[in-house]
Amino acid sequence: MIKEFHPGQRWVSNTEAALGIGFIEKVEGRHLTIIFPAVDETRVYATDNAPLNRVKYPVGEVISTEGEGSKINITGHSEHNHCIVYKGIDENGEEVQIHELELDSFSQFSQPQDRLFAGQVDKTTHFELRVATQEHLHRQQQSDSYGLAGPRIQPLSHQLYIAHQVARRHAPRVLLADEVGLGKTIEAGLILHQQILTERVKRALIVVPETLTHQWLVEMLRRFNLHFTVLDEERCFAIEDEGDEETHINPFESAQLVLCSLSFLTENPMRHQQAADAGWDMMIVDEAHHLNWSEKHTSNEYLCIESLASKIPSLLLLTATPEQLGVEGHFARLRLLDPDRFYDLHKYVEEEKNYKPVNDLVQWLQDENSEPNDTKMLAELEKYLGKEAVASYQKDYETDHLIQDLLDRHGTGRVLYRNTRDSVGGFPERELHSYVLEAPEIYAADSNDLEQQLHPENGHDADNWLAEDPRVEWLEDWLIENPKDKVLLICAHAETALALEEHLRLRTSINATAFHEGLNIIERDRAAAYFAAQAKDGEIGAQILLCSEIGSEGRNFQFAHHLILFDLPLNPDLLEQRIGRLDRIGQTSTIKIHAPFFKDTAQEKLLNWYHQGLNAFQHVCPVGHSIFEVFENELRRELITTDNDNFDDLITRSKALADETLEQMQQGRDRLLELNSCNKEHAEEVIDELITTMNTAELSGYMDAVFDEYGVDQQGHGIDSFILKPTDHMINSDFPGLSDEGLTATYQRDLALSREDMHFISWEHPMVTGAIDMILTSEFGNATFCSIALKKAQVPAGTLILESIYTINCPAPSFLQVHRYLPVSSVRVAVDNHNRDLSKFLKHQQINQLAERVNKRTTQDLIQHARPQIQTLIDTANKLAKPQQAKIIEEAQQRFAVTAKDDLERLQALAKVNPNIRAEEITQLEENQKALAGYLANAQLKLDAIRVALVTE
Ligand SMILES: Nc1ncnc2c1ncn2[C@@H]1O[C@H](COP(=O)(O)OP(=O)(O)OP(=O)(O)O)[C@@H](O)[C@H]1O
Repeated sequence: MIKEFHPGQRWVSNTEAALGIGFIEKVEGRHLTIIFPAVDETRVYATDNAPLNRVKYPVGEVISTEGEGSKINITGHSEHNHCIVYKGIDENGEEVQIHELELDSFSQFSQPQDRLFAGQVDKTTHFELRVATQEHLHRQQQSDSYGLAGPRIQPLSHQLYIAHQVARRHAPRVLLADEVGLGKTIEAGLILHQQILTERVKRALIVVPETLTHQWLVEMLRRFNLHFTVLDEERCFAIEDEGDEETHINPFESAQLVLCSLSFLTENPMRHQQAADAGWDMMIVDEAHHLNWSEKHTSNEYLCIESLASKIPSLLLLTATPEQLGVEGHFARLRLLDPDRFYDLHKYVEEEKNYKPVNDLVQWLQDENSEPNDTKMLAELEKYLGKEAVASYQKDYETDHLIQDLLDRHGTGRVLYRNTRDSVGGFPERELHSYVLEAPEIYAADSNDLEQQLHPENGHDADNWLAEDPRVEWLEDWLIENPKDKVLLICAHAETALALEEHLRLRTSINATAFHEGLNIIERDRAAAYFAAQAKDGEIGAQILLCSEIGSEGRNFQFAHHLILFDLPLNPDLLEQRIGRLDRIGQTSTIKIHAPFFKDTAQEKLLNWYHQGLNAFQHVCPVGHSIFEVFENELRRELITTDNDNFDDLITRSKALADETLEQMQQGRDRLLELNSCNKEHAEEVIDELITTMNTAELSGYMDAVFDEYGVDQQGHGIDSFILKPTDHMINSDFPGLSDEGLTATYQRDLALSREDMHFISWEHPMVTGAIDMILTSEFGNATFCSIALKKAQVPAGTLILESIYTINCPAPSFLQVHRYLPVSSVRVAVDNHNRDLSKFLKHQQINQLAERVNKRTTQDLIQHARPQIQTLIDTANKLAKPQQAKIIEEAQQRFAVTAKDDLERLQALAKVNPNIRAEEITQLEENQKALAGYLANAQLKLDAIRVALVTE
């Protein structure tokens, strides 16, 4: 039937019930604009396929009007300019007429009984599947780990703990600063995935160094089933070309999930503006140490991200080396995340000095054997959190929230998370193999230039240095002696990597490939794949990958166990970044670090400084950067002087300071970070919960039923895997996530981790969520009829029983995120026509077991005949359900009250110390909270499905 749309008419979305009831604002050509006042959203649809159903309440229905919300019992309809005018009786018993525009936008269009009375009766197995779907969805959404169980990853506690902590927040803004290779990408992916599944994030932008775009694209798809669109200039042009001249298409609005490089935004002001205009719920920025900031100079990269960050509610910054460019940059990035908390650099620096006393206080609070009346500690508590905190402590000795407040307001904040290799444990060893070589004559002239000594080949003709530099011969020998070992070589400059690669390719039979910032994305991935080939496919591939410094940042090469440092970077963080290419999750062997160097040059001294001063080769040195900052000038001088007297002393002093700083950090910042980053006990609970909610047996049983009912063909494949194919007899022409070719899948995580060609089907897989969505947003199984034989004594034959299922619906603007407090829940009521409430006596499963099919013709006759009785049953059920609605709302309000109080108190506490928090911010928060409380109070139970059963002998 062709739908006719006219301004003023009320329509409801048949895919998004939560939008409430909309009205047509205008119809222009082949498009219509509809406004949903309940959620303050406007949608534009093509008139020929708008997913809308006309709202027309039948006579006898009680409807509410907008505003004062008076109730009108409908007695008749008339039409005016294609719109409905309802006639009815109001609460005072007076006759009234209302235009449909006056209808309450929060009301629901009740469909199941309309279908039943119209003779559209579903199979009872469809009804059962619908109810089962609701129960599963409810259970999943209630689980704390919903959104974390579906990704194709090993459940590692240090990652899941962070993801679990962060993902529970509304619009989280955090710095994920795990040491190199511990899985920040995975943590960010988990958080994003969870936020998308819980519908807190719809649009996300990921900004990464250009070299990492493809890796992110693949990781998001392969591990998280998230399809990102990569935008670069070429793609933007293509998208713009698709539009006509008048419509200005913003390419950033062409997809919900967009990935682009930072340089693409910094180098193109127009693209940056378009990104800013597009509107996002979350932004992720990888390798965030590139966002340089100091009091004197703000980099373009920082400015670019800052302007986006101020508009986007949720922000994840990722860096393994948060303090790489000093405390100023670190502070500035924290400020991007939480300007209320980090507002003054100097205060922040002062605060860092107080981490030790804050940690002492935390230890005292944590220790069960602490003396509760320790006056010194109580004074400290008052100093940091005020008198109320002391009173609260003395009342019940409950310390969890005090510790959280201390960490948040005086510790590393709730924005910074950092796991270290030491805290995670289980990483392989690292070994240093150094090789002393004689510096060749051609480099002799450069002895006073430090840069030149560290990268002596710079500026020399490639043919010359390749022939003279003994590192080249050493490299060839090493490769020939170790033909079976894959090795990653890193050097400072792309030119060096390229020259070496060409040399090996032309002069030897060694398979080599280069990887640097000058290659485009495809070339780079081809090089990485060629290097990985043996590990993945049983092919030989390249033995050596020669990388420049920037080219290799963030890449995963843990399948190799050997790293050659062709030169050394003058920065401990860069050294760690290099080693981190191999020293990452998934590395199975001891990592052998090979460092050739020239005798009696800066190279030798630098190697010794790193090794003896910082122990930076064999172990991560978390204080490397701060020690480097202290000694940098002296080190630079010492590296190029020929005299060694002071150098040994410099190493001794560096080592002493490193040990001391490490000790301090362990007692101060690190302890605080550890408390924030991984509570092992809690992390295990998260994993246990995750395994319980996965419940693969239940999932496979449920999906078997779905495949059966929808006509999807399922065949066993190997142990634990199966093949799915579409068939000609499917209910719908499409099944979510199933293409014409079909797919191979497994419910087993371990198998999915080793077999990337298989889909990992979990409760969170798009096929499952798509199926759940398809069932619950359609009419599938929402009205059915059956007969049941119950023992006479209990319910006599001829009795009509109604089983009705309600879901809670609470239309509200999406930014308020009401669903945080009001997860989907359903209410079941069973009544009979003797006015008895059978909800407890007659369980859903019982009816399932007893239900008998009644043929279609008889069903329709019986329904027509019993229509008044069925209507009365529905009215009775609605009345019985009402108190449950009040209970659900009350529980939601209680849940809301707790977080609302915490959020407000935190902002008020921060406002006392931070002059940048304006009174309006607090007022805004209060107003939002008030609005949210109002929407919650308006939540309504909506009749979702009904089953009428006729009792037989
Ligand atoms: N839970 C996991 N299951 C399977 N593989 C994982 C998991 N966590 C991390 N990995 C793998 O370990 C490697 C390192 O992870 P990732 O790239 O997320 O680390 P990172 O901390 O972002 O590294 P970098 O500091 O270099 O940017 C990747 O190959 C990733 O796929």
